Amino acid sequence: MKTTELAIVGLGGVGGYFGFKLAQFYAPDPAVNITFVARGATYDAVKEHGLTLLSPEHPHSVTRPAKLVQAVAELADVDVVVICVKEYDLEKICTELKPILHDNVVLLPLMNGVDIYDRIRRIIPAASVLPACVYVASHIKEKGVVEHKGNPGRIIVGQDPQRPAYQPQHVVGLLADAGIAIEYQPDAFPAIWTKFFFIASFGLVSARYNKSIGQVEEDSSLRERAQAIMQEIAAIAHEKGVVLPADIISQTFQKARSFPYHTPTSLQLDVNSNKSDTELELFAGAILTYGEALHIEVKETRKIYQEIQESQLHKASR
Ligand SMILES: NC(=O)C1=CN([C@@H]2O[C@H](COP(=O)(O)OP(=O)(O)OC[C@H]3O[C@@H](n4cnc5c(N)ncnc54)[C@H](OP(=O)(O)O)[C@@H]3O)[C@@H](O)[C@H]2O)C=CC1
Ligand SMILES: CC(C)(CO)C(=O)C(=O)O
Repeated sequence: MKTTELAIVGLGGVGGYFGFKLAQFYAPDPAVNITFVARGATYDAVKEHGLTLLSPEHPHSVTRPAKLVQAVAELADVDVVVICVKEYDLEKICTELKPILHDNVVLLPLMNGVDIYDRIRRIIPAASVLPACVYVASHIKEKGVVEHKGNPGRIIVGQDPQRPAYQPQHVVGLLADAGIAIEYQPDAFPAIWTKFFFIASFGLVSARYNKSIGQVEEDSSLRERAQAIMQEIAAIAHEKGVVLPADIISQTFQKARSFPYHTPTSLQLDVNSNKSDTELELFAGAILTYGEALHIEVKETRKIYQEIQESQLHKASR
């Protein structure tokens, strides 16, 4: 039987957590080869020390993949590519991937955002692309070291709407066998929108005030801001024909309570560490774009977007 070549692109919070599990589980198995794609200081750290995952789930916290490369162009004969980069790196990765992919490759983006599938498809028309969403609270502690807290990570993955004949059971099985909680839903878009509902609202408020999910949830004025953003997303989803549960707002606050109190959002960490790139566009930018296209007023999102941009400019000018 041919060895399955599976690559993880990006060893940050998400890629470090899921990549660790895959590399550790498949290390002794000749049927599956795991390759990590990491760049710069992350590549150097993992090459020298292996990938470290600090998580209550893994007492043996260092692993090494079968292969470690510095660029997707170095991936030879890859069968499955798990894309774990921030949205601002997505187009570059897809452009680099395109020439090396064969038609039967499966791409699995583990990212936030409701337009990831379309953005990959715009660049890569062949291959199967599995729409997915991911829940995990894990972040880069230092290059090559990822820290995970709270509940085990969880993935919901669906069928490729453009290739319904391809059934992703093999890929789902590969991840599930490695102990990853992964659920297959033929149509993953409601789950992707449900995640967006949570992360866009809590992400924007947590980033604006540099408050954790628990702090946003317990403060009535911050809850109100999150709720106003949720109402705007609900109006957009409704107009787009995305069916969300009638009690999505209360479900979302309940979901927030399932995270440890001090869990930060990834947007909060990026905005407040003064990174030059953040996923502000993935969350607020997308809501503003949909609002404009669908003639839906998104006042609260616009306001918080401007506030975050102003505070970024203010910090940059100091
Ligand atoms: N962290 C979390 O808890 C969660 C995050 N998400 C979502 O998942 C996605 C990934 O987030 P997250 O893992 O936190 O992001 P991180 O910034 O932690 O990690 C992304 C990694 O991708 C690497 N990368 C980018 N471009 C390349 C490239 N060309 N070659 C090799 N490596 C590359 C970055 O390298 P470098 O370090 O050099 O920049 C970085 O290590 C985002 O959409 C996020 O919103 C979803 C759920 C939870
Ligand atoms: C809130 C969390 C950790 C949930 O998965 C997340 O998605 C993010 O911070 O981007």
